[in-house]
Amino acid sequence: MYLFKWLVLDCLVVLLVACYGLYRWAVAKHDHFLKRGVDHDKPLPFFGTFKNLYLRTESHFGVVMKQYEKYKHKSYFGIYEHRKPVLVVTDPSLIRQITVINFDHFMNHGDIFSSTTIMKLGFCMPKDNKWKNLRATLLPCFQSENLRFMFYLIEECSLLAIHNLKKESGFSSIIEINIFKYFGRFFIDALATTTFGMRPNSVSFKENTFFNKIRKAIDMNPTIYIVHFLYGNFPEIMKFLKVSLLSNDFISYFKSLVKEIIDYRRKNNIRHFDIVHILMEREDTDETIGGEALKQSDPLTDDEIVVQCLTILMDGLVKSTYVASCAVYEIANNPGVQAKLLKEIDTVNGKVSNKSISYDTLKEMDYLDMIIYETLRKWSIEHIIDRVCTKPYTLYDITTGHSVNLEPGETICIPIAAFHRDPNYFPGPEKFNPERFSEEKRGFIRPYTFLPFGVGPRNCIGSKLALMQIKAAMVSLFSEFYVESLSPKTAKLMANSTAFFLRPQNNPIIHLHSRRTV
Ligand code: HEM
Repeated sequence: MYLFKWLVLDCLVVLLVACYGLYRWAVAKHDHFLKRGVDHDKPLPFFGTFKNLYLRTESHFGVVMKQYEKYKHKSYFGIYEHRKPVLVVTDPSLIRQITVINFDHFMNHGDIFSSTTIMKLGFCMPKDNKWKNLRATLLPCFQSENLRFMFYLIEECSLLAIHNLKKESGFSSIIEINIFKYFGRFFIDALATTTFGMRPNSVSFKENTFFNKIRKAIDMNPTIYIVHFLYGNFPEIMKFLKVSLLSNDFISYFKSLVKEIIDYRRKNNIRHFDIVHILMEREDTDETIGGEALKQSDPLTDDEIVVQCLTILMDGLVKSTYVASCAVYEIANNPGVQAKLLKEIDTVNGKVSNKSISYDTLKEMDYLDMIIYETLRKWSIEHIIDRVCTKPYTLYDITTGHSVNLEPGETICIPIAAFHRDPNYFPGPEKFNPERFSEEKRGFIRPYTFLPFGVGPRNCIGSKLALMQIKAAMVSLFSEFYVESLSPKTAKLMANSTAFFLRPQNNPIIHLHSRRTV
């Protein structure tokens, strides 16, 4: 009995020491900003600045936005992602220094979970020269000339989507749709066909394995909070355990699908113009980074091609669906905007005999561009971007004379959605006002405050493809229908305070009215 008591006591002591050790480890870097005289809120062990995210009372965007509001009068401030200090830069001129002028000091992104996009599997993570070479290999996929060649694939998807929508509703003059679901199906088809030549026909609303697998893979469920928390605190263990938000089942399904396509093309000498084709053939690019010509990496292995396809599909799908859906929802709630858009579409369509959209007619739609830019401003799906310091650097706050030394490995965050909603840069930020991006007014937007696709040599490589697909999807929809919000109750598209990313609070249901009956 005596021995047992000592054993219990020993275990208790060991447990206490272990807990204390874990606590010391969790807060070891929490004096980082205190030592450097950088403003910040006191972090909590394990949670850093993001307690409310895990209590699910605030989104990731909400937490960053609140911090930004508190400290935006400074050029930079500190937050803690769990244990890790992250310097948030709020002065646009410093952003230019970091992302453009001194890009060679900040070439890399952080690890997968330091940024909020979960899909950055293939391309965003490589560092230094590996990233440069890969970017050189991928760039031709997104050059205007190649996008023009691919356009017919998007056009076919758009026509099919509208046809199926009408058929599904029994050719009714009013159709009720959940706009996120509609565009989700459209972009799965558009991206699958432009990336690896597959036509899953998700827009037919019929069940298909590809659509179901993708939908399941991107379904955000509460596990994202657990995985994010564990990654934030124990990144090495999570990497060692190869924990991913995409299931192994999905990854092996996708891998065998794309590999089959590659093998079939090789065996039968098939040339189908899409991104897989460009990656298999590889061309040279004229692009440079910091004046240095880009060199392509050795030929991509089939596995690497699969990973790039997966990144393009997932990244493009989530973001393009979100942007197109928010745009339609805003249009439904702003009749003046809708009237101008319909007029523009009719004028441009009127110029072509067969009224079909083309790469060139899309370019003429300036007002549609303004609508999409305003949507990207108000509903920035990527609400922060990051850069990791690779060479020692000193950042000066010219307003206070304060400076901070950055060491290799330290992370910088640029709060793009907070800029987009800052009334100093965009007056009346809650108002959906495409005129901000008119030819006369866009010159007044302060440089480096509108960054929906990021900035500098590491900006979004898929922006042209995304804009082309979103525009094509919207023109085909608005050529046939005008839209209306279902009820005033759902009319206000509010930011969801408990979702992980910046998301609307409600699931927008839209009425489509056939324009042929008016
Ligand atoms: C509306 C849709 C989209 C938005 C708002 C968007 C936004 C962004 C942003 C903000 C970044 C970070 C840039 C930076 O750090 O400076 C990024 C990077 C990236 N995006 Fe997009 N994106 C979109 C669509 C796409 C599409 C369709 C693709 C694929 C074809 C894509 C592929 C990528 C890749 C590969 C990167 C990493 C680039 C690099 O590290 O060099 N994105 N995107």
